[in-house]
Amino acid sequence: MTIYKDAQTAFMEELRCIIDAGETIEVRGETTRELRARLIEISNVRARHVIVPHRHNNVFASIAESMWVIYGRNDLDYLGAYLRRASDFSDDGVTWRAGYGPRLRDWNGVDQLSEVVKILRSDPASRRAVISIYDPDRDFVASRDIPCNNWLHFIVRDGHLDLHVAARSTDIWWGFSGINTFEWTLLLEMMARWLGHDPGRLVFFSSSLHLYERHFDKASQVVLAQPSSGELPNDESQARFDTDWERSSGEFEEWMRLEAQLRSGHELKQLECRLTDPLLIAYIRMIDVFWVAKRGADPDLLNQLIREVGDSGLTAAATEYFGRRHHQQH
Ligand SMILES: O=c1ccn([C@H]2C[C@H](O)[C@@H](COP(=O)(O)O)O2)c(=O)[nH]1
Repeated sequence: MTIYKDAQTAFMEELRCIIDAGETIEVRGETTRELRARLIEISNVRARHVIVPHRHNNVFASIAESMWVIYGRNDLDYLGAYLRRASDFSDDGVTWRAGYGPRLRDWNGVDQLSEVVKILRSDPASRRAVISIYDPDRDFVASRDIPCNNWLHFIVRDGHLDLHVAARSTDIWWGFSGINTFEWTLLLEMMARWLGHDPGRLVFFSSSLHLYERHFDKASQVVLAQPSSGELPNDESQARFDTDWERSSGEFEEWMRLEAQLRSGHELKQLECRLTDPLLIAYIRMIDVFWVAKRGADPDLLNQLIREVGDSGLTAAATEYFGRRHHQQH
């Protein structure tokens, strides 16, 4: 297993390994470089931002998709507004058939997050707090969307909650760095709060970790760019998730209500915001920034809204996103 302190270092170093040692494999006519059976630890799960030149990460899409998954949704009306490629992975143009949300929150009526909370509250040393995502009943089919992340295991050791994830297939460029490390570190931070433990480490197993040929040039630039992760925001200046399990569904519902309002043309300052969770407040402010920018705000207002998010990691990620767009336009 290779141990990394944060998601960004994991992305850059694994990318370097793929470029140096990946095997060339063709899948459905696309050339990839692949490493198999990769085991990756991210030690500080709050350091989930990937702010690397040439990667062009969209932090707004990472937030929107992670909240969508953890709340239990799979509709494209929402996701497609943040992720342009979302419809490419849909069979019906309406949902993601294999979206993780409903599988996590409503697997034939079972809320797997709730079950994990119950198991680890009653027996903190338990080895049984498992979540299944892959479903043999539904997934041996021809589809644009077969779940890539298949199994999650929460385990409490030394007062810390760890999350072990097993994935069959991971695109290091869009999947690993764009969403998978973000969503699972976020879920781990939330679950740790619900159980009253400190968040421990994310351990991510990928059976096939790969890079598509269309990303080869950009990937070579990324590994040469060498951003210092010492410049990443420190933990203390970042908003934390701080809501009990019992109150979380109400907070999530309020967040989803506000998101729908922002998507339909309102601005956050016009709305009554009943959120109390510091991290969810920071995230909804980011969604506000996204829509205000999309509708053509002046740069001073945008900078002010970005500062008001009040989280150094999010501010850095948003600033990089808009700075890069500015460079591209000029
Ligand atoms: O959460 C996800 C979902 C998809 N993928 C990538 C992995 C593959 O490159 C592609 C799916 O292709 P198949 O493995 O199903 O062929 O999407 C991820 O990395 N993470």
